[in-house]
Amino acid sequence: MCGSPLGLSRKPGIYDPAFIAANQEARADNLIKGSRQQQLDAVRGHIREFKESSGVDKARSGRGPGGSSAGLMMRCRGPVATGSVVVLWTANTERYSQLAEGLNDTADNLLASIERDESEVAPSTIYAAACVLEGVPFINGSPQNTFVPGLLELAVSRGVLIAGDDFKSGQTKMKSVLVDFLVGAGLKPTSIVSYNHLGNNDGMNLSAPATFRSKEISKSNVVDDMVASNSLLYEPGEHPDHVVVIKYVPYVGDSKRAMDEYTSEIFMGGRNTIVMHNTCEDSLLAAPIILDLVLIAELLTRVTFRRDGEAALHELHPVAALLSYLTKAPLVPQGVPVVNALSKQRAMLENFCRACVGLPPDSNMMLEFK
Ligand SMILES: O=P([O-])([O-])O[C@@H]1[C@@H](O)[C@H](O)[C@@H](O)[C@H](O)[C@@H]1O
Repeated sequence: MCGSPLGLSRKPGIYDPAFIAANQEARADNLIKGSRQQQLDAVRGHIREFKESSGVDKARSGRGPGGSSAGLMMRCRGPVATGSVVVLWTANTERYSQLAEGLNDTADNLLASIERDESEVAPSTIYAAACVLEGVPFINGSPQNTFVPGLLELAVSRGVLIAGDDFKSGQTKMKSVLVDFLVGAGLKPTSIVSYNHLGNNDGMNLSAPATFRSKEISKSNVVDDMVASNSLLYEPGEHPDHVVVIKYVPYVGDSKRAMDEYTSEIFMGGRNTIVMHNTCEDSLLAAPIILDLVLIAELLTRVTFRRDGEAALHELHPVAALLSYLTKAPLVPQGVPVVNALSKQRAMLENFCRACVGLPPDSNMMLEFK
């Protein structure tokens, strides 16, 4: 947590060298000490202090916009008089934590593991648990598996919004457009090779194999649903070769360089190769995504809806799949298909906002001109 004009002083944070690269040690200079339970309690205390000192999260006033369309009745509480608290993890990428029965498989087991100070409970999971216990939305902007099954159960049972994983800032955003286009156009991507180098602290932390692995996972699964959506191009289980490489080059600093090669099979056995080179400040791509995630997450906590046939208005599912547009590896409720194609993610969000003000979804048929 850092300083803010709302009255939050620079708070100490949780540091566990077992979860991030060894090269981060020198930066860990303002720490919450103690056991995991003490750390959890400290973060909960910080959240409460912040609510108190900033004055946010007090009254909600009046009814906001609402309406009905396409078999839905939506209501949006608000406007919010004083704002509310949303916590977003934009700290180091951690390595994946192990999943084990009795450790983090249920909400009760996770909380008991924190109490026993189990070493396999990651700092980000402690922050997320603290938020859920305080009824505060938590968004994971990094790729690791913060949302272990026990945390998911805790959030769902308490109805607290969670969202993630990993900001979709550059190369992956482009991929979620390009692969959708290629597959939709009947061109069959057979090899996708994505390389990027950067020299900021994110790059330095990712230079350790275990943290890189978390990033590799979040960057790799992004093409799966688009490939699976076209059974004419791909046999069941068939995938393009997909390789992701990240290198730390201190000299380039925050200026992220991404190089991609997409090779596709086309008509009559032909080959189509697209090569891209993109240079951009990593932080400047991420910052607006952070703002959008927080603002939209807060909005979602104010929306209630009911479908035709349902008796009462109810809140959205706590796992905020609507934020998929902004994340590399969208977290969705159990059993819900993951959508990675950027245009579909955007349409979902846009049509949701239209429904909130009583407009029908945009079908793009433009029948009025036909
Ligand atoms: O969004 P994107 O360009 O696909 O992915 C990026 C990674 O490849 C990069 O290594 C990391 O430092 C960036 O923060 C970002 O996550």
